[in-house]
Amino acid sequence: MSVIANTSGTIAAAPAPFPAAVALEVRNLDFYYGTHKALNDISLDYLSRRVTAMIGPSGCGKSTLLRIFNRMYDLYPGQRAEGSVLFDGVDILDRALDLNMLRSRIGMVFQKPTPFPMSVYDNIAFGVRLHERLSRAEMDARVEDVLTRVALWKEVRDRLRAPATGLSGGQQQRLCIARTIATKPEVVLLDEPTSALDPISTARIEELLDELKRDFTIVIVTHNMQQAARCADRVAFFYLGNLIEVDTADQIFTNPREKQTQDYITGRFG
Ligand SMILES: Nc1ncnc2c1ncn2[C@@H]1O[C@H](COP(=O)(O)OP(=O)(O)OP(=O)(O)O)[C@@H](O)[C@H]1O
Repeated sequence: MSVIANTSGTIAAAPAPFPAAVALEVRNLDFYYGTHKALNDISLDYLSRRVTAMIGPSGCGKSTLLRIFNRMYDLYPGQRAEGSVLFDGVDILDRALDLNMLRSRIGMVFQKPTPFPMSVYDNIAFGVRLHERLSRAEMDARVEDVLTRVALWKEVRDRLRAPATGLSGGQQQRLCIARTIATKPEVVLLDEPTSALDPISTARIEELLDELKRDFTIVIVTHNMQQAARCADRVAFFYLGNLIEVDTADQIFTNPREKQTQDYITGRFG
């Protein structure tokens, strides 16, 4: 289930399980911003080492759900979740949960690239140091490994000590993905990760998702239906805080069961 670390501390591909195990099990989940109920009785399984896309019109609750998975809402008083989200047999809504540990196992990439104001190297090493004690050589290997995996190594190997903020937007976003996978999470959450990027950078991130799902469970929120169709194994359609249907990408985009899904994917609303 977890990513396998080999002796040099790099991340190695492990065979994908078949049939897919469930990485996150959402059951009867409600979410409130104060008195406003933003999610209604959501129950949904996210399959291990698959890409699940969450789609739906603005305000339907996609980002709210994504942020529950690493307890972002804990930062804001008045926001609360009810129900359960099982991850490795543990309910991540449990108040006693170690949030640092949770966030190292369920990593998040945001809409706008958010590199730390430090060097390219330290952007990756910073999070790793919080969780592991690696020798200098092991850390160098980890940095090279994750930068290679996001297809950034060749572009930045001569500027590892330069500020990450000097990279292009697309490079910064790939660095943020590298930073997220460097702590070897099991799940990677991406909230509209390409909406601020040009088409070439977008295509590179989409290719990357296909590569990363060999080792990680991916959950992506996107407004771009072509992107969902290209990248996702499964697609969940949300409307007004409700999960309308979830199925294979093929089924959702060619033969959805629900009329609301049909209306949305054919552009009749949203
Ligand atoms: N901080 C907040 N305080 C109060 N209500 C909020 C807050 N954030 C979101 N909401 C409300 O919760 C509902 C779901 O919002 P959410 O951002 O999850 O939707 P979304 O599907 O991700 O939308 P978008 O595609 O526009 O990002 C909306 O009605 C929104 O107005």
